[in-house]
Amino acid sequence: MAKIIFPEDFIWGAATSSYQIEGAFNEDGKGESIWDRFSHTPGKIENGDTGDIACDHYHLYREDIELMKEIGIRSYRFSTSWPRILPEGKGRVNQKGLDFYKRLVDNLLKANIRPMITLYHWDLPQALQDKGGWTNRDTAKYFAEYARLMFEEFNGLVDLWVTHNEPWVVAFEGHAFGNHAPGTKDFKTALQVAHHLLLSHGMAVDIFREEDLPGEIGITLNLTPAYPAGDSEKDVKAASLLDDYINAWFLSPVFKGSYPEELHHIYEQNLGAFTTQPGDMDIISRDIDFLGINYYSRMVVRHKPGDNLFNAEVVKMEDRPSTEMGWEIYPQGLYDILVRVNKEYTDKPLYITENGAAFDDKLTEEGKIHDEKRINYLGDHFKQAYKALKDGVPLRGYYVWSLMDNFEWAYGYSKRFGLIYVDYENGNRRFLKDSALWYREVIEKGQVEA
Ligand SMILES: N#[N+]C[C@@H]1[C@@H](O)[C@H](O)[C@@H](O)[C@@H]2O[C@H]12
Repeated sequence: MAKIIFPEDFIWGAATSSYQIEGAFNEDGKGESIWDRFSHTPGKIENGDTGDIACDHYHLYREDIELMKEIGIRSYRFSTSWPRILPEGKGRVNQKGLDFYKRLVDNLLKANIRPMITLYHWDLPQALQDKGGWTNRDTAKYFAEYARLMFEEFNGLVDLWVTHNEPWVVAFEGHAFGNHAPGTKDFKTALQVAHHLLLSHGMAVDIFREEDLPGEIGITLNLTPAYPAGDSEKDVKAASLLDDYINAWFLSPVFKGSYPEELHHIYEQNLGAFTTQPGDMDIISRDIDFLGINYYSRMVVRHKPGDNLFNAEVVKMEDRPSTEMGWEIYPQGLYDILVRVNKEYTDKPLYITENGAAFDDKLTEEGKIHDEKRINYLGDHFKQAYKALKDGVPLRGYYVWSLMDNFEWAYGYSKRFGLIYVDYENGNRRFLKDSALWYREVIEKGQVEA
């Protein structure tokens, strides 16, 4: 492959989320979130870890911005904690919470780092969960009002807005499988939650347009392309249904204004209809300015009768390289999903809002972390992104997950995804990994070694 040189204005970034890095879980007037409640519930999180302190970013954000400058990232994607700003989810504003994000944004701008704010990265105010959470249609309305507050407060300071991060995970890990907060286990509830999440996205887009704000608004979806294990009709069918379950179930409403027909029918036949109202799909499919794509791996799927609504199972790719999460390393999947989204759903700009990997990182006595595997993982995925760019995909930027090691949800602190190593046991000291130094060169040169 010829030299891989990205456009000069390509947005190289890194990403985090509030609950995973901030800590200060009950400080300065912050309200409880469903993840505070979930992580404080025995048995939910590996090693009994919580986000009470996390990376202590709430107090160490200035140091973290200095590290961002050292790496040279051009943009920083982070989420704001809804309950830190609106402790009850609506009504009373916690000014100290809002002021934290004002300081963060001001310091990012001074460092010439462009903020990308994700309004919802899973930490719902517990007060709203007590009223049904995302199963309650009113939560969509409260989300839109929270968005309005943020748009107005950061008007002219922030010009990249993401409404939701990975609504599939919120709906299914949080409400069908119970692995995430709030921990319910009902598939039909997950479908109702998915609908209200999408509705709230559209409502927030309406407000963004109504306020006539500078900047762009989009949504971030976790997209995991499914490939049939064999070329039999049944394997192809099984892969297609699982692909719809994870990808099209969100892509299609946002860009086509309807749920995937066949899967919608399967759900209705087996589970009954979830509740919608006339006009919902029009709201959900409001025109957006970009799509954020989180890519980590693919699924290889084979037919398995009676196993689930899809008659499908995901094949464990034992003989393939994988990350500490057990996810197959499959860079080609990034190219495939970028091209497919551009071809089948939208010609809007795309951002890779998350891509990265957990590996067994070790801090040496010299304060080094030789994470060669992460360098190789990122380099191989950058090459696939470049290939998609050269093939005409309007890819605008790439946010590595993650800026720093952090609270990896049900895995607690056992998985390290960061470019920056966090020494949790020793005052949350930060160390740039070799991958951070490598990334700095990629950003400086705009080039990846072929
Ligand atoms: N697991 N994993 C890593 C990463 C997670 O830490 C992020 O919060 C999510 O947006 C997405 O799932 C990806």
